Amino acid sequence: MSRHQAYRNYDYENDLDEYAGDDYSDEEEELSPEDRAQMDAGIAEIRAALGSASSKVTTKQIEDALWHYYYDVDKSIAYLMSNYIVPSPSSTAKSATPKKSKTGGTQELVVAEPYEQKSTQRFSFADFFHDMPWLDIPKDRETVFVEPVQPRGGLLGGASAPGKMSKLQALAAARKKKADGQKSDEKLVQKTTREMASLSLSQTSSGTAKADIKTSSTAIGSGNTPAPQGLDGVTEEKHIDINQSKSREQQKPTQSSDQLYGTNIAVTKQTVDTIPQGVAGYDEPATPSAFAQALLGPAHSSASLGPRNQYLFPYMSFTPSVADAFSEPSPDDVVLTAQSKASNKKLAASTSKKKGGADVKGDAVTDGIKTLKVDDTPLPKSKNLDVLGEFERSKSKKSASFVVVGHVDAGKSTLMGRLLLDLNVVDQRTIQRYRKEAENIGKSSFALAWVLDQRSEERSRGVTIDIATNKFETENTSFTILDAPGHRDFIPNMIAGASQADFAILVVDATTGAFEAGLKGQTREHSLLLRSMGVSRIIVAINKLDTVEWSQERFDEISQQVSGFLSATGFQLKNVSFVPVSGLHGDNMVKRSSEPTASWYTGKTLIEELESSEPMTRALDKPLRMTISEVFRSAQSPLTISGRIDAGSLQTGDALLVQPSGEKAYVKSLELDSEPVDWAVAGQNIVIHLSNIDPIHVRVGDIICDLKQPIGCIDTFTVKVLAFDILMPMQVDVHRGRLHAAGQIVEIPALLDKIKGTELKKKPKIVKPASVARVRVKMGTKVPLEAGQRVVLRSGGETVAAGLLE
Ligand SMILES: Nc1nc2c(ncn2[C@@H]2O[C@H](COP(=O)(O)OP(=O)(O)OP(=O)(O)O)[C@@H](O)[C@H]2O)c(=O)[nH]1
Repeated sequence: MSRHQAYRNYDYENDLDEYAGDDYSDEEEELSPEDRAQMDAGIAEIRAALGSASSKVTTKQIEDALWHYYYDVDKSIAYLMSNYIVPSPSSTAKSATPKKSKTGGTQELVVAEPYEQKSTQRFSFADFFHDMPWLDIPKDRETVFVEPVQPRGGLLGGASAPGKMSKLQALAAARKKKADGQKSDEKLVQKTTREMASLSLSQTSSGTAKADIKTSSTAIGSGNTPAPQGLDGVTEEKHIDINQSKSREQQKPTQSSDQLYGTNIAVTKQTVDTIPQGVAGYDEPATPSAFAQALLGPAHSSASLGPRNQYLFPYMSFTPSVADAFSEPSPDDVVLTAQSKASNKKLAASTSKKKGGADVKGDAVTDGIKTLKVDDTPLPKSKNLDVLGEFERSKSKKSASFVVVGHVDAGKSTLMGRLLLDLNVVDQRTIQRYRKEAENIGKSSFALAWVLDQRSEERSRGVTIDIATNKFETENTSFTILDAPGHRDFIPNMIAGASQADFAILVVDATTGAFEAGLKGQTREHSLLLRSMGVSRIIVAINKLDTVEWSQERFDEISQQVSGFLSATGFQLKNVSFVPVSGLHGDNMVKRSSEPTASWYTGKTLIEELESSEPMTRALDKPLRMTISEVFRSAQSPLTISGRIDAGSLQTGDALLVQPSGEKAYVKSLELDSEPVDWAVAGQNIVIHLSNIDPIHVRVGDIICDLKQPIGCIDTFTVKVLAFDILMPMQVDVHRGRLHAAGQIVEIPALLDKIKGTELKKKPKIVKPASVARVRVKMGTKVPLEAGQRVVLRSGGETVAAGLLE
């Protein structure tokens, strides 16, 4: 390591004492070859520079000077000159005069002598660095920043010409321009207006266009139009002016840089590639920055700073196909343009109102222009089908949806998994895979349930959380399974499932003790909810009979208790059937049980019970109503929804209303059972790809309805309820399908007779459980609700009542 390097790495914290105590001269050492070579070169250079005066200094003095000044030849010469060749009195004095330190504090003896001459003095760091300029930079070396003539345009402001302004820059500048109010721009507006009036339409467009532009200009000039609209007009007019190659000098009044910038924007929008040379503000491009030079090499030495010596960035030499990729407006631009069009439209409407018909013709024309700008996304085409006629003629299978309910762990998901396996909807290999994966987390018995429970949380916890939907077909019917969670925490999801169902499978666990626990738990609550939601047909699957050796006695006992309970809840027993099953092993599901101990049962299998359910009467000719179950993005549309059509029908191209947002949407296309279809009717679970609507207006739980006969949005309603718990004026959550909203029972107008529905008592203070009453509910927000819909009222996590809206 050279001694200079050693100084750089010098750890003076540790070594200062040692260093100060040493005699520096003793430290003289042999120069490294590197230092020696530098020293010799420096000596030769200094001698050459001093010429004849070099005889006045010894090689030793030159060496010392070079050594002291880190081989800085200039400094060394200056030192040698002032000390040995033409020593000034001051320099001589300086050698002995104490110099004030930079900090102005301690006085230190600083001598301008090479190191070895003061070797007997105490070492001083101030001495060592005394000739360093620190912040005392000479004036001639200070950097001077010069403001660029033009607003910066290129990379790091270093591009030599204004170049293309980015769209973002253009937008920002346009906004700034609008905000500045355009006080001094009036002259420009008036002048441009005059010029516009004299424009020949044949140069631009049709006669109508001429009239439009004039109207717009007049509005600006008269000052009746709000600033933003006026500004838009100015921008448009400038475009036209530029297109006609009018000199910008001609129309350039005294402009501030902002105004000039704003004008540039208009140019940039349409004529970025054809900025005329010599146009004011474009003919004095800056030289490339140091950074740009470092990056791209030195600029051409041409004296003229025309486009020739501007740097060509790599993208500038792209093939046209690549450049074309950016010729279209970006998605952001599309959104911004649409927003500005929308605001222009509103503005135009309000302006015409304010004018009170003073200039009706002008307004009509202005409105006409604005209307032309509105969203031009093509509307989906309708085939104008007679949907109900199509449905009658179609040989499509009847469709039915059923919800699977019951106490937690009764075996609902396993039962449905087995059904899908035995019907070959799911293959054996999938079940094997689930079995392995389930074994890995110690839940092997849940493998069949995993067919329905797809979420990782459901799988790890072994409970269903949300409604799982699945489909299967038999010879006559296309079924939709709605597997509901049994856990009490997820009752709202069970309500959502029940609201979409035509009938239900109630699963009860026959295991000793489990049935009894379930009857007190969700078996009871679910049955009540089913009835309240209008479900009248119920198949009771008495499950896990393998755990009680297929005891007929146990089956009969459970059947009896459940029958009594269901009939008390309001189900007609003719609509209730019982099937002894084992979901885990598949007994009496699709095939009859082969267990000898189960031979006593000769009734229908579960699938036979499902098939024999009566076709549901559908509200086909009613106005369209569909509760949205899912909202997602698909390959066909950024906004796709799914759900069951509760009433009415629809077809591709139909206009729909989304409530509560009140936004209109169009049916772009439809899918039924993953197949594209042209129409759909009540009772079908359909996927709708929507268009001409912003996805923010559509949420799960919203209602899609007929545009002409829409569902209203209300915040207060009267409902005839069956009380599950004590009711009084209280806070409640109102559930309707997937929708739930906070509300309050504000009044109880009457207690009603359970069977006849007649009034028993007016304005009771409370309603006891199992009583029927009319209650008035107020919600915090308006939701789409109408008479005939079923709602559930919950409070503190418990279902307290359910009933029908009056
Ligand atoms: N022995 C026996 N066990 C069964 C039968 N059916 C289901 N199980 C077991 O019961 C447990 C719960 O089954 P699931 O299908 O998850 O029950 P569930 O009703 O869907 O549960 P939740 O949806 O969370 O309420 C699992 O360990 C199943 O293997 C059956 O027929 N026999």
